[in-house]
Amino acid sequence: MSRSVVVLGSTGSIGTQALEIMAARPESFTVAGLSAGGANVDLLVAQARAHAVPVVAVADPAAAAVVREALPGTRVLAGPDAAAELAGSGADVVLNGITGSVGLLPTLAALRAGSSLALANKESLVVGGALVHAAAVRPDQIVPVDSEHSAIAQALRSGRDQEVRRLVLTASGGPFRGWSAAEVRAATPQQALAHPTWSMGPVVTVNSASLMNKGLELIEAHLLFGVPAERIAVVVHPQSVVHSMVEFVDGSTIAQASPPDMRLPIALGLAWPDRVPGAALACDWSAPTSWTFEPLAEDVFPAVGLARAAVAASATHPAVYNAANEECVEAFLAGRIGFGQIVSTVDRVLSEHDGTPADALTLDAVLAAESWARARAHEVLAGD
Ligand SMILES: NC(=O)C1=CN([C@@H]2O[C@H](COP(=O)(O)OP(=O)(O)OC[C@H]3O[C@@H](n4cnc5c(N)ncnc54)[C@H](OP(=O)(O)O)[C@@H]3O)[C@@H](O)[C@H]2O)C=CC1
Ligand SMILES: CC(=O)[C@@H](O)[C@H](O)COP(=O)(O)O
Ligand SMILES: [Mn+2]
Repeated sequence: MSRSVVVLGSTGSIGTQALEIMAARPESFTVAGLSAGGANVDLLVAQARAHAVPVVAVADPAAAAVVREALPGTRVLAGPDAAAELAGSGADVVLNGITGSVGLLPTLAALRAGSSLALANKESLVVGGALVHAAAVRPDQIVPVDSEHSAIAQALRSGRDQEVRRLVLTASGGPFRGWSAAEVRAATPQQALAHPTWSMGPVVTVNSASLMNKGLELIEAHLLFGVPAERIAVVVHPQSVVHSMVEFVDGSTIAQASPPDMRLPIALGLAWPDRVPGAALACDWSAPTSWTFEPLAEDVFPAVGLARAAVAASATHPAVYNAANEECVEAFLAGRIGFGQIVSTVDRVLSEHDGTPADALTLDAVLAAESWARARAHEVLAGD
């Protein structure tokens, strides 16, 4: 049976790979809509033409006008709410491949409309927390696309909830694995963008280098699978072949392994619970290979510890953790701050946040915490 799919963030790393998967399988998927920010108009127009897409949403109104002129027969939604409007249009599947917590409202809209949400945009879950679950209208509506969480979802198929002892998230360790704290503090954008195993968009790549990505993923795993943060471990696995593991109460550990290629979890996210034959290559056992595992150097990379503290502190601390980081990453990539200021600023902003308890969490409280964190991060970076 063919599924209609809306792709949010279609011009990005996740979005372009999703469209490749669907283009190769027209009998299984129809592209029902595309959304992007508007920084890559030519690509967006080419995608809409290639997939004969009826609706395109563009955040930047000026870019939307260009798309409208190029695609006279296509409905074009424009402005900051366009992605959420498209996400709520009732497609079978909404793939959220937007980067940043701007993906929150589209995530909520997709869930409320009853679509299956293939979730790459981890920030929306981290920031929205229980509000995202509350927006779901049926069980198992959120299908993780993030490689670690896809791995855990696959491993959990083989056990019952009460049998799980721990989740074990793997981390590549990023480009600065083995560096001293002083070396990491002085790292340049070029160095931070050189991920050792994955080719991804710039924000998630910098987050991998600072280990903020693993902190976000710890919160994401806690929220997706309902496992307390204390029972989620992080282990460094530089080859990125074991994508995460579930440890069961009898001492058994089930790991999901495949070469680092996002087409596997993206395809599984689109077709869940089915697998997509030929989505990616399997491990090659004919050549000698080794997988290694080592503890995370938490003294050099405190980001995961900060994520644990954020989960424990209040329902809005995770939103602050993410929002302060987003501001710092933008400033770092623009050359305005040093790499070492990213995590130290997140730490400082978190420590100053008056959190909202879980039973008082509202969308307004989340959005207020986010905008406070963004403003406070700028003040801290400016020397206040
Ligand atoms: N890339 C990967 O392999 C992985 C990514 N993820 C997660 O997936 C998400 C996407 O990452 P990635 O693909 O690397 O990011 P990219 O930077 O490559 O792409 C981001 C996409 O979001 C779009 N976008 C930006 N702002 C808006 C907006 N306001 N409304 C609609 N679309 C917008 C961009 O459009 P444009 O630039 O054209 O304006 C672009 O299409 C992130 O949350 C990331 O953490 C998770 C695991 C792996
Ligand atoms: C591919 C993917 O899921 C990324 O989020 C990945 O996790 C980045 O790698 P590290 O954060 O482990 O370096
Ligand atoms: Mn990941």
